[in-house]
Amino acid sequence: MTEDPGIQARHAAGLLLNAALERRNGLDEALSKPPVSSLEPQDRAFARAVAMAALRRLGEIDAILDARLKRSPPPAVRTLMRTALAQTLTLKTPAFAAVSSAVKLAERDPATRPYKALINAVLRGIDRDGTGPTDPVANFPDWLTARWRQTYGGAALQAMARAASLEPPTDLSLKPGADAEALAEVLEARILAPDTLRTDRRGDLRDWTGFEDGIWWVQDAAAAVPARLLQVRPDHSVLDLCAAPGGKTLQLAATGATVTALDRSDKRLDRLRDNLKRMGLSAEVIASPAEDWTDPRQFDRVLLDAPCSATGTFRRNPEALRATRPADIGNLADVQHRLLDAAAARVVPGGRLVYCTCSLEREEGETQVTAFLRRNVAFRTVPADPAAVGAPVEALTSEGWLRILPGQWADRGGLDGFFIAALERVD
Ligand SMILES: C[S@@+](CC[C@H](N)C(=O)[O-])C[C@H]1O[C@@H](n2cnc3c(N)ncnc32)[C@H](O)[C@@H]1O
Repeated sequence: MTEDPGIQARHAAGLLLNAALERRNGLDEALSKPPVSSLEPQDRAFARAVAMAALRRLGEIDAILDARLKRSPPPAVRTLMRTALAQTLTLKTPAFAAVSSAVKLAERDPATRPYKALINAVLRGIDRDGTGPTDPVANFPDWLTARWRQTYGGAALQAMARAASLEPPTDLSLKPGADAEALAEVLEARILAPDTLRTDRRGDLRDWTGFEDGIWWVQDAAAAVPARLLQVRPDHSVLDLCAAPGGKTLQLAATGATVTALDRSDKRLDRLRDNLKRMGLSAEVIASPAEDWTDPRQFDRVLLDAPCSATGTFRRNPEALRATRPADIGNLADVQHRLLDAAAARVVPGGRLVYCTCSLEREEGETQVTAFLRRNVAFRTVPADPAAVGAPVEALTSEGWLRILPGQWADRGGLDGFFIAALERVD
């Protein structure tokens, strides 16, 4: 069937949105399978942008729709309205184009055909009258809103919600020796830290200056902080215990230290190997669960960037919030507990361990490290200096750890949420 590519792309956007809402990694899986994978690259990119825009503002979009609907329509009808509103609210698609595409899509399917007039009336009504006031906090699932309000307070929650509704900039970590000022000019970027640039550019970054030459890699400004806290010197041996896809391994290898990068997923390590190659950096790469690795070596520096709920990455992965269930947090905390003990056993006396997660949940951060320090008396906290490691000053906790929230650095475009603690083995 030959069909307008714009219609196919919007249909794909609905598939992507629902895949993201149904299951963890659903969006990525749906992107790599037909019919989405068989779209032309620009249509696929548009479909993804629409799905991401809908995910970012789902609570607001549903509130706007519900204010005009007498009863909830079938899910397929809601999907068409959600993706149409995402286009007009965020992507600035003209309303006539978004509405007429939604109506055409409704016509294709016997399940949605009877609702064509409703879709048309609701969407045109919103275009005519405006959306009315909306609250970005509605974009968070209720159980996370309740948690975060209690943990961080109302003002921080609002700041996080504002950050969540915006498409984030792209941050680039620079290889040592790169000319930050010259690159910043070409890439229309600002210099956030001596080795981090931030740009609002969009599009395929493989075409950007410096990609092919291995001068930079993509890494959120917050994700670049843990490796800096390790304070690696060229004569150090360093173990990156959950390394793939390797953003932090690249930072560690770029110091000139001898780096071992381990991860349980060989498939994800392939991306790390590709990244090392592109950047012209080297590390020993090992595929193994950290707990089962029988190699007896200990290291001067150990990084544990543990698997986590990833709730702090909602700016880039809004689907992470939908896919996470309350029970996941306890299960992940058990894994982190085991990995922290495995990591501690790898640190030489006098050496340093940095533990981090891109989660906003205390169970995966503060509570984890408090319990670790209780059962590992040979370790103590090395208080962080946020300014020295490119973190917001307000991220510093009374214990000397960093709790980076996505609403911080709002004037600079925000950053991902992270918990980071530097620990030293004293004997
Ligand atoms: C947060 S990601 C790491 C991101 C990486 N440090 C970076 O900067 O690109 C967590 C990683 O832990 C790995 N992982 C999960 N359980 C593990 C285990 N028991 N042993 C080793 N790696 C594990 C996952 O495969 C995943 O790649």
